[in-house]
Amino acid sequence: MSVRDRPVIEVEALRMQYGTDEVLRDVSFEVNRGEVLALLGPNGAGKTTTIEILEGLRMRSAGRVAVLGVDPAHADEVWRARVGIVLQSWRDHAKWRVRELIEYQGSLYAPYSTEHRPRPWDVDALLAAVGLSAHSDMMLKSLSGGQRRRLDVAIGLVGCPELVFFDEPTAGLDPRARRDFHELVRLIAQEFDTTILMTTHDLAEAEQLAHRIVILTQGRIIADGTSPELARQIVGEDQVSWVFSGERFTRDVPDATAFARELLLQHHTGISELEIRRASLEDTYLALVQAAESADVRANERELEGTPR
Ligand SMILES: Nc1ncnc2c1ncn2[C@@H]1O[C@H](COP(=O)(O)OP(=O)(O)OP(=O)(O)O)[C@@H](O)[C@H]1O
Repeated sequence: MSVRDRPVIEVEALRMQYGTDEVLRDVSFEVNRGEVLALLGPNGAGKTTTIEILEGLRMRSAGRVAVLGVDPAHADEVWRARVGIVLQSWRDHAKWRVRELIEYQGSLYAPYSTEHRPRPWDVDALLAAVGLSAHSDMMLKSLSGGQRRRLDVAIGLVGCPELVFFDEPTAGLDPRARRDFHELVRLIAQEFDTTILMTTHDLAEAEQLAHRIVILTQGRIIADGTSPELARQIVGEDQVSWVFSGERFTRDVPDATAFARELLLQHHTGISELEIRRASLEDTYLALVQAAESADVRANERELEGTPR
């Protein structure tokens, strides 16, 4: 396999313990070049821990991890220049001005510029892309929470990274800023072939942006696939409704297209107001997480009763 074909992120049997608490158990997944992967899960599921291990900011307890072909625990500055990081919260000196800080951060990447990937990103273009052009001379201490978040995104991207980690990038952003961010993600994934691993609690955002979804609960992966693939794991979540002889009917069905076809074949002239509501990623997510949590509760009960699994 050539370097370009190799997955950008490879995680195999990853484990993490804080003291005696096991917060990641046997986590394995891959992310390919140019792919946008959303890592979803309830609070405390282990998403930030996973991302921080991949960023090289946290040591794992066990397992194999390769990011851009390198173990992040032993990566050097050339590797760091290829990776962009947007943490959940970040602080810089309050007296920096927006443009100054981006220029300074960008200058750190200049030695790693290549013909294929010139570094850093042009500051004016980047300010415009994150919607901070009008605030470029403001001191950090005067920025609102959402403006600070846009700056976090700019700092994560200023080195034109091949891989970006976004940890809840749109938390606190207004709807317009959120939409701008979505456009930016599409731009860097499509135009620059950037690989993106993001966490979010906004399931509509994940559905719109991510090529693939990984769901983590209590440190375990319970689902990995595209949004429609995950939806197919939930039986009976599509909803079909129609009016027949003046009366409205509604059914939950596994395959709405097949059901609607059959319905029209049988009563083609009598059917009106036919509507199909597909399971959203939110429906799928809630069903999968609930099923996994119920299975965990049952396993714990069996363990307490001392019965073998
Ligand atoms: N430094 C630490 N020491 C001990 N336990 C920790 C530490 N950091 C995280 N944890 C625990 O590890 C588990 C996973 O936390 P993590 O922050 O990775 O979750 P998350 O999925 O990112 O949650 P959220 O959606 O709330 O950001 C939680 O139970 C948390 O309490």
